[in-house]
Amino acid sequence: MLKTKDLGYWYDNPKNSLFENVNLEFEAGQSYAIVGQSGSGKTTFLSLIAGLDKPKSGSIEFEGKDIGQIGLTNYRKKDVSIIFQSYNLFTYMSPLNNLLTAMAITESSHTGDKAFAADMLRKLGLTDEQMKQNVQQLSGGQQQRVAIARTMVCDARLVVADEPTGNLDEDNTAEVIELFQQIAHEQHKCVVIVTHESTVANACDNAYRLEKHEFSVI
Ligand SMILES: Nc1ncnc2c1ncn2[C@@H]1O[C@H](COP(=O)(O)OP(=O)(O)OP(=O)(O)O)[C@@H](O)[C@H]1O
Repeated sequence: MLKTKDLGYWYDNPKNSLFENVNLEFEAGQSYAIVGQSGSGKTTFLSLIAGLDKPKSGSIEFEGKDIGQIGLTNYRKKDVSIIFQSYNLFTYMSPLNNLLTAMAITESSHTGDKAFAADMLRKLGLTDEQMKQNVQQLSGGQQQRVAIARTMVCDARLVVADEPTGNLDEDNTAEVIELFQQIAHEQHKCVVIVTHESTVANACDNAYRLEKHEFSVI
């Protein structure tokens, strides 16, 4: 589904590249963890495959097409869902309206289908009352489940997550990992997760380590 071709990136000086000549493949129906020391460039890599920034060298192909050709704005809207450690929900809205808004913005095939959105939130453990409250009244684990539900009601087939369990306790982490596995295996999407946590990396179908400017399979 997604391929990096001789991908390279640096911030200020080409001599200080974070990584170069990276050739990795990510398939639909699979989950991938990316681990590595702090500052090694994991988030940078994720932002490149999410179309938030442009490669300094090489390219990224999504379903056989250079994402630059798809157009990064179009790619981010249609093909990618992003989940952050800090949830990034519309804080002035209810969970239900967060989902309905995301569906409308991304022109999801389920746009306007309130019952579908409510059903997804119910499946992820929210009560009918909670889904209509302001999201800020929910716990961290519940807010992250809303962010994940948002991904599940949108059509984007690449799901990227940056430290999605960073603010969660053990139980919520286990539940969130299980949801990512469902997204990969049941929705047949490709899930790429940057994580510090070995439990998350071990639970994913595949894991890469970014170390000394290179990716290796672990
Ligand atoms: N906008 C920026 N401008 C300049 N340097 C940056 C910028 N963003 C990140 N960096 C630097 O690039 C390197 C890689 O950062 P990145 O956030 O990708 O690493 P990371 O592996 O995700 O780290 P962490 O695990 O701590 O989140 C770091 O040394 C960081 O200071």
